[in-house]
Amino acid sequence: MRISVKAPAKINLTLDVLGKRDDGYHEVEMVMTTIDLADRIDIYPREDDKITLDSSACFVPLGEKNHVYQMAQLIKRRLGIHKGVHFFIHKNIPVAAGLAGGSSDAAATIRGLNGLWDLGLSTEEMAELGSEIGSDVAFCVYGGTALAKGRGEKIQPLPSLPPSWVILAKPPIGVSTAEVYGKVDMAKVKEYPPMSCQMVEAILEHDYRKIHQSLGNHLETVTLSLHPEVRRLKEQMLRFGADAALMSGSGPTVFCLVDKESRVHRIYNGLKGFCKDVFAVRVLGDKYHVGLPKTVQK
Ligand SMILES: C[C@@](CO)(OP(=O)(O)O)[C@H](O)COP(=O)(O)OP(=O)(O)OC[C@H]1O[C@@H](n2ccc(N)nc2=O)[C@H](O)[C@@H]1O
Ligand SMILES: Nc1ncnc2c1ncn2[C@@H]1O[C@H](COP(=O)(O)OP(=O)(O)O)[C@@H](O)[C@H]1O
Repeated sequence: MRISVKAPAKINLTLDVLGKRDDGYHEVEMVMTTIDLADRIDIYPREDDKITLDSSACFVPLGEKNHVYQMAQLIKRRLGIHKGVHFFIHKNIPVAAGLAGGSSDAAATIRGLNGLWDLGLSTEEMAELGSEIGSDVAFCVYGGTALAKGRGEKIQPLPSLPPSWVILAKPPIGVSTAEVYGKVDMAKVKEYPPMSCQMVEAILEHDYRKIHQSLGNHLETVTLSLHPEVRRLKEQMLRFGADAALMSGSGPTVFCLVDKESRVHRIYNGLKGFCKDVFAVRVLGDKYHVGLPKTVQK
């Protein structure tokens, strides 16, 4: 038997850093949405009680450092499960890109094991357990569009965005989330307005123009100063016709939202001349408010 679970990437439509906390994390408000660029996790039961892992990508850790491994181990320990499992990660989401690839893989793991091992966990319970692996895992358990608060683990689902395309471009560098947060200057951040509240309004009003006007990311200036090529890519995106362009998460991926397919081709083709990793995908709708694996094959 094999269970296959889709693990979609996210983009940050907003990321407001509100302050530094005593536990070393930052208090944030973020509006995130899942997009149709996804890893696939195949899950196979094992005869023994081990956790093993393989991947189509050579640059993700295959042992205890992998978020999939960590998620499975946490479930086994916390719930006293003495069963084994093998994972194969089909990696499509660029790694260390600000797209939550590892977090989404962890979320897919808990959704998959919830089905395979008949754990009966609710979405809230999966999100709570997942957030012990990383701040973005709770959002990835819910999927769709949501406002995330706290260090990212408090999730309030929102309605879907108006149907639109997302064009993503990732320069050939990886970014450390911890390093970027570590370089945030709170005095400087206070000069930038928080955008999450306005973004929530724009989404509730289904106002595509206002969604564009509400895009914002407090981590962007940090990553842009560390990696000038991210700024250049953003400028290229605007030059090729994007209404607005923003970095996702801690970067380095930049994205734009596009509502007309004809413009998607122009921007995509233009960027392809500058950057190897360019993707044009759709924003996912409510169908990702799910707690179950996508397919079960015998
Ligand atoms: C920036 C964001 C935006 O969605 O995404 P990515 O760029 O990683 O995709 C997230 O806040 C990242 O979440 P995640 O990648 O799960 O980070 P974690 O593993 O929890 O934390 C990694 C490190 O980032 C810092 N960190 C993370 C979250 C937060 N609210 N404040 C922090 O200061 C901490 O130093 C922490 O040790
Ligand atoms: N399943 C996984 N997929 C991708 N990266 C993983 C995974 N498990 C652990 N990692 C590690 O997590 C770190 C962050 O990767 P990722 O989640 O892709 O980036 P981001 O947090 O920027 O969205 C990388 O250093 C990577 O080695």
